[in-house]
Amino acid sequence: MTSAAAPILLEARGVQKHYGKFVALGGVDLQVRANTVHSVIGPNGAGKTTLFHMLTGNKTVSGGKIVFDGHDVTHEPDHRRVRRGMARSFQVTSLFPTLTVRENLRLAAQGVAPAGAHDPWHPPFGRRARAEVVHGVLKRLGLERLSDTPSSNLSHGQQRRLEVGMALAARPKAIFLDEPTSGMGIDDLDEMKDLIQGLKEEHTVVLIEHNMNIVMNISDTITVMQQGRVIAEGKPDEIRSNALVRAAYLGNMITGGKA
Ligand SMILES: Nc1ncnc2c1ncn2[C@@H]1O[C@H](COP(=O)(O)OP(=O)(O)OP(=O)(O)O)[C@@H](O)[C@H]1O
Repeated sequence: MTSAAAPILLEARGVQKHYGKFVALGGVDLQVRANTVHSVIGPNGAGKTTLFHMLTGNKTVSGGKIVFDGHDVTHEPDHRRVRRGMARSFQVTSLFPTLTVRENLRLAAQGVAPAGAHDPWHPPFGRRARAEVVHGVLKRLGLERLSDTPSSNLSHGQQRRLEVGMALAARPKAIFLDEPTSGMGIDDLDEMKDLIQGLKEEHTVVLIEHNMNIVMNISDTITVMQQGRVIAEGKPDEIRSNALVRAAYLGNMITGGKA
């Protein structure tokens, strides 16, 4: 299925966020199609993280509407949205350092189990099913070999992948990644890139990322924000050649090295 034909899983309509008189989001429209990687980019302070907060229910909207998987979730708290199938990647600080990689993932899988068992959107999720999920996530992360290693002994890049895995263990429909490559050395970038790209087989990925090479490489759709508004949306090639986007980025940083 091409991304253009895929159904819309997540939609924001005119989403606003005001902090007092300051307009952090001035009416953002966004349509994220299922099983795609949809990146949100823009200069510092453009409102990307604020938009994530609105989509995941981490903070309340000042206006507009958010629809996820056919449901109006605009005023639902974040834990309700988690049950509907949204997951945000964990921060390194939320890994349990003394627990092994597998134990971390097992806990993350358990986090949704009680809800999942009673939830019409999820099939029952027992111990065996959880073990299978953990096994599948370990494989996807490429961390099978390190499954019995305490997470504190992992390299920074491996820890960042495990954070993504913690979100995956909840078997989300949509996974939100906020700068998953930040602080990463060049050696780890390719593995993270491959991991994110592979996620769309089973999930929908909403990504905030400053590394333009990665964004241009793996995104099906890119939304460009500036000062709380969307200034462009399209496929990587369209974004690369968009004059407004080039101006917003003050030059050719957006081309990812290709003029
Ligand atoms: N709690 C808050 N109170 C007031 N202003 C805020 C608050 N949170 C964010 N802002 C402002 O909203 C604007 C958008 O911030 P946001 O973090 O969403 O930008 P961003 O695009 O994610 O930036 P970056 O790429 O630097 O992470 C910024 O000007 C920021 O200072």
